[in-house]
Amino acid sequence: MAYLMGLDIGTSGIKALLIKEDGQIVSSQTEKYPLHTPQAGWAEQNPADWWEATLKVISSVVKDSGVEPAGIKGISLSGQMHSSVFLNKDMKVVRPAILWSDTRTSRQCQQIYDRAGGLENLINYVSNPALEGFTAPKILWLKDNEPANYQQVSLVLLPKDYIRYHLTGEIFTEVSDAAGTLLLNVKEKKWSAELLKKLDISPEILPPVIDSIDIAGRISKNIADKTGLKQGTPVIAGGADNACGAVGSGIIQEGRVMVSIGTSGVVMAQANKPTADKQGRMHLFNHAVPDNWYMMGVMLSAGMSFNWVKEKLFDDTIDYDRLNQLAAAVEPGSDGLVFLPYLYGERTPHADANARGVYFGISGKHEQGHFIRSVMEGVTFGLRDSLELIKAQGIKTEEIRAIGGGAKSQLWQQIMADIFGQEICLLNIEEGPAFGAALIAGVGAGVYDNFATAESRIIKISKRISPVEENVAHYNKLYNIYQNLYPAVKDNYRELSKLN
Ligand SMILES: Nc1ncnc2c1ncn2[C@@H]1O[C@H](COP(=O)(O)OP(=O)(O)O)[C@@H](O)[C@H]1O
Ligand SMILES: O=C(CO)[C@@H](O)[C@H](O)COP(=O)(O)O
Repeated sequence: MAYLMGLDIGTSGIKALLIKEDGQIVSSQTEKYPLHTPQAGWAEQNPADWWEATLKVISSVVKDSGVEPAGIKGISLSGQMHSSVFLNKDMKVVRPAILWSDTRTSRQCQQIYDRAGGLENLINYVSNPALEGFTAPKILWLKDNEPANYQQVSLVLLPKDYIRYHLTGEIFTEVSDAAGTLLLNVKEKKWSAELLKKLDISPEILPPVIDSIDIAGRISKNIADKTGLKQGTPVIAGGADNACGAVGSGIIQEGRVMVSIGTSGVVMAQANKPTADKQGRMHLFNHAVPDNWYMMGVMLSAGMSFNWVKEKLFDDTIDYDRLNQLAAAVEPGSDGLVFLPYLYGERTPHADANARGVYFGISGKHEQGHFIRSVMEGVTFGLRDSLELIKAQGIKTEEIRAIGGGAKSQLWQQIMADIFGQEICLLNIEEGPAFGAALIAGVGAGVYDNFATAESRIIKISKRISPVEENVAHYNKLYNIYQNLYPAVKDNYRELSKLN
């Protein structure tokens, strides 16, 4: 029996997972690292922290599992998307990495539209809109604001590609993460020479792009000595965390949709063709499954909104179970209390860094439970926005698979079924992107013939939740009101941002 290792370089920490080829989890270790916010709206991490944590988790998985290192047939990596690691000619970091959740680059996004010749042209080049979180505006920000640092940059890597470089000594990125830089021609799987020229970014600072299942290098002697892995173990390129999450949830054929309530909220659907949303409301990225794509909507504050209630409205003195109990005691629709979940701006469907949260319809009858439940409902309305946009692109959404921390709540599962008006499926495996990375390692190392073989053998639906008709009808009415609220307050967000 072969063993496979998946690493997920997340925002809050790194997870290393060792599985048997039949999908059984053998060992799982996580190690947290800090996130720095030197200014409001900024989010940075020190790549050295990722690397230190990587060595720790790999060593402890190898040790804890007791598996013979030669039995580990492949390793692969998943990583937070878009975050930029700036390296000099000696492969040393020039400054801390600027993360996906950092919103300092609004001016550079505008520059990108201006230089590309507008949204339509930009979408023709790279299939996506310019959003603050993406990599290209971060490169331009560095050029505009830290020219001395920019002068030193000879390579820009994404987090998991930086870690893979340390494991193997080889420099690569792969299609699914490259797609999130806003510099990849997503249709043709190569850097967009046209856009790079218009943005005056040298192609020299970008790594070569390979497929997610390609072998990107092998574990070096030095790393083998440090971790207990076998020298020469193949390291497969891997993927963006959402692509890996999709693989780990069996989203490998059109018709299947992944809805994730983690810190952020994600709705993504496999797409056989690279057809971008002309209005740029949805992301179109390359999948880890070769020559496939996915369309995705991202909410910045999904579980984060729920945690905001927990920490700020309840002083963090309450646990998730009690919050769920209080919310469950309230009728669907929260007696007319509607929440807009834009605590830190929003990406989909309103690309608006200035947007903020709203409780609408507060009345004297509303109690604590209403304020909790309406957050769960508001987040789910936001997810429905993405689902509707995916459907409007003609992509099939026959089976919705829910994952992430929020999907652990039975109440939230039912709210999703009722607001989407569709059955929700839960899965037997809840290991997230690290599990998808391990499957990618398996396909890349030849342990599985392809993703379909791995998926049919390992990933099963464990539970189905059906919508309640009466609730669906009520939520449809509330969804109309929810959708009307953002346009009604939009202009005030800009004004408000000038005061803060
Ligand atoms: N029992 C629960 N009920 C409702 N929400 C939950 C529960 N457990 C976790 N969550 C939500 O899930 C989020 C964490 O999900 P997770 O998938 O671990 O996210 P991430 O990988 O982004 O850290 C938290 O922000 C929290 O709001
Ligand atoms: O920006 C995106 C996708 O476009 C985010 O989904 C990040 O990739 C999330 O990272 P984690 O919160 O899962 O670490």
